[in-house]
Amino acid sequence: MERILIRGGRVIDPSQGLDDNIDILIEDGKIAAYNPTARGDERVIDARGKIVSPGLIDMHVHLREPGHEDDETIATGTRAAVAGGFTSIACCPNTDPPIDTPATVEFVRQKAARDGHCNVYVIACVSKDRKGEELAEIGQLVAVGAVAFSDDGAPVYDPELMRRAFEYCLMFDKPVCNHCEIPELTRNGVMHEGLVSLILGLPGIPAAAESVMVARDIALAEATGGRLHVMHVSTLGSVEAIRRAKARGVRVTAEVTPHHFTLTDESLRAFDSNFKMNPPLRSEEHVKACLEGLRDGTIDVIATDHAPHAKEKKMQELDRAPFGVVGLETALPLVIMRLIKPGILSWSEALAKLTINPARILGIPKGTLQIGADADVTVIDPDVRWMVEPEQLHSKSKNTPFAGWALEGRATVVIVGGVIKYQLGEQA
Ligand SMILES: NC(=O)N[C@@H](CC(=O)O)C(=O)O
Ligand SMILES: [Zn+2]
Ligand SMILES: [Zn+2]
Repeated sequence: MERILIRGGRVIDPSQGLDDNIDILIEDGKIAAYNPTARGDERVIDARGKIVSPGLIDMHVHLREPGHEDDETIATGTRAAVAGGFTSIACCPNTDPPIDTPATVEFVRQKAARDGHCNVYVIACVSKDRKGEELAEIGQLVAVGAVAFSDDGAPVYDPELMRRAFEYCLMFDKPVCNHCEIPELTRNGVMHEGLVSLILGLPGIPAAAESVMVARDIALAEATGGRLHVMHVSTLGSVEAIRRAKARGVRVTAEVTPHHFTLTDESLRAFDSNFKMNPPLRSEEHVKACLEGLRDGTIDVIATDHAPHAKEKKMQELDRAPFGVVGLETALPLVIMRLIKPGILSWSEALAKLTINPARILGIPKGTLQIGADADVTVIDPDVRWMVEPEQLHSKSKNTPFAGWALEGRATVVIVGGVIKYQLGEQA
């Protein structure tokens, strides 16, 4: 295996409170030494003017395999991941069939080990067939490597099932990741319910549809001692409820997506289905609340909810097009432009939400550059400018709401297990 020396970069590793100019040596797939004496046979990566971070982790990705390979595959999705700077991702089980049995978990893990460009961790279903009726075999799924449980795409609707999911997952110290949505409040909705939906005459999805279930889940997590992870938080009410719950010691963590902290419901004026996702883009006050939640630590994680959908599906009328947008390849620049450069988060705070925090929630030995750790490293050029051209994205689907945007910042070198898996400007 090649020895790699990352030289001259500003190394920021929130897991160790590290922010310093350090040269890093990679040997045998591991972080081997800081500031080593070079032997001369290393492959040198010039990181001057760059940030060197633990490999980024995205704990909310839809890889679509098995069953929806027209939207994405493990190969294309993990390729998009490394192009976006991610070295580990956790994939959601709303596939066809859903990932609700040990055999399906193993299928995804084996396929990812074979065609994957990055580490893939599997989130398995809470309920059998994602039907929300009967718990999946949580223990067996943990035994084959499931890192968390979710029926994402849909909420765990039945509070009794949710309560038992907390209790079971607690035995294995796994989080229940819920897509919080009260379906009776969102029926037919295509966008956030508010002034813009009123003006456009489009059916709305009220903020309460999310916040009410967040409140329920917090109460159930508190009652059981279970671990709740709130996926794609988008409302002020959710942020406030999570903040209060954390203050009382409830075991709750949460994530926000780049599109929810960057865009508002005003985008829907274009009637473009690339702005249609669930939960929907919210109004300014909700975006501000999400930013404040990121700033004060209420929100632990930035996750993309990368949700690829093939063109022919997204090209339908707004009410028929599926919910979801791709996000792996635009997340890092949006974090840099919207959170770091305006001073909402420091580099270290932002990178924590993309590295060690998701690693701790999932209980995976990642997100650190400690000596001896797996050599998953992302080298970031914080200032490189580039334009989002959907056809250039590595993801099989091109449903980005950021088409034509001029972005700043990008991963330039991405190393997974000591192997260079992506280099900006080089073809795969
Ligand atoms: N976020 C979305 O709008 N869509 C996701 C499902 C989900 O995350 O709820 C999908 O799988 O397409
Ligand atoms: Zn969801
Ligand atoms: Zn999702």
